[in-house]
Amino acid sequence: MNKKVNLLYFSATDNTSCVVKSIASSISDKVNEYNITLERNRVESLNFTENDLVIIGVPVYAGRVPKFLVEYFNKIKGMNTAAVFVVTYGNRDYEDALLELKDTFEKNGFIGIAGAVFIGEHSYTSLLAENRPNANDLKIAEEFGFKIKTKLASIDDINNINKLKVPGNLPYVIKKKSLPPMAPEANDNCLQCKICYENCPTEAIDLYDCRNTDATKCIKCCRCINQCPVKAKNFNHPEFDNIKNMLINNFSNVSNNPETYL
Ligand SMILES: Cc1cc2nc3c(=O)[nH]c(=O)nc-3n(C[C@H](O)[C@H](O)[C@H](O)COP(=O)(O)O)c2cc1C
Repeated sequence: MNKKVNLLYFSATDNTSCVVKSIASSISDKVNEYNITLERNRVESLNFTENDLVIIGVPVYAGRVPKFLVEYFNKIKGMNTAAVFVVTYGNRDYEDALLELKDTFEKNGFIGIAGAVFIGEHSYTSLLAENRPNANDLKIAEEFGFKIKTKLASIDDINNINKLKVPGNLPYVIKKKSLPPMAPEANDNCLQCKICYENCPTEAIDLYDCRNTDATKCIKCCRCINQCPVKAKNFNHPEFDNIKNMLINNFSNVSNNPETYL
């Protein structure tokens, strides 16, 4: 099966984008990219056909697909379109995220042919999975890409393939506790360079004073903290510190491995 290869990903701190690009590099040297990290790139409806392969990647937020993406995902339609589902998580757990990603797209005309879970440095602290995905993770991603290519070549009729199975619970587990609205604050290093304003995935940062962020829009993705050239931004909130400390105490000494499903 010769398909047009497409990448569709949200990636606030670039872990997911590295992984999906490595997977795609083994399948084709011509890849169509839909980077939906910024809000202005999550407006148009997208339609794919049976001639497409779409590799879809998101980070895990609270064990699930980031909530704010689900509405947009319902504007993306397939027509017996082959799909690969990929999530990256920060070494705690990915719970129902991969299953939810697969369910969301399969009910909109996509047929899952593969799925994968990779580990990325936790957005909240580099003490969890520091510098991952690392060279070994990306090698596994490339090998996974080759396996997808082989599988695609062996498919005569996509409607007749075995249904893809991935881990997760049905119904999805609902988390009881989530962080209250909050946003990163800027210290005196802030140069008002507007890099954070231009790169915020939910347009939560004030154009005229980029030290100010609307806490009700902030998704706590840490992209502004990550991209600030003078390290001016940080969360200063006791509940954020509690979660960060819990993560460090429980998950900084374990090292999880990528998982692939074909
Ligand atoms: C709001 C939020 C919630 C997160 N929830 C989880 C989680 O439930 N489990 C986990 O292991 N990592 C969690 N993480 C860490 C990210 O999944 C991880 O760092 C991911 O690789 C980030 O991908 P990106 O660089 O493509 O944005 C969370 C990060 C954020 C910002």
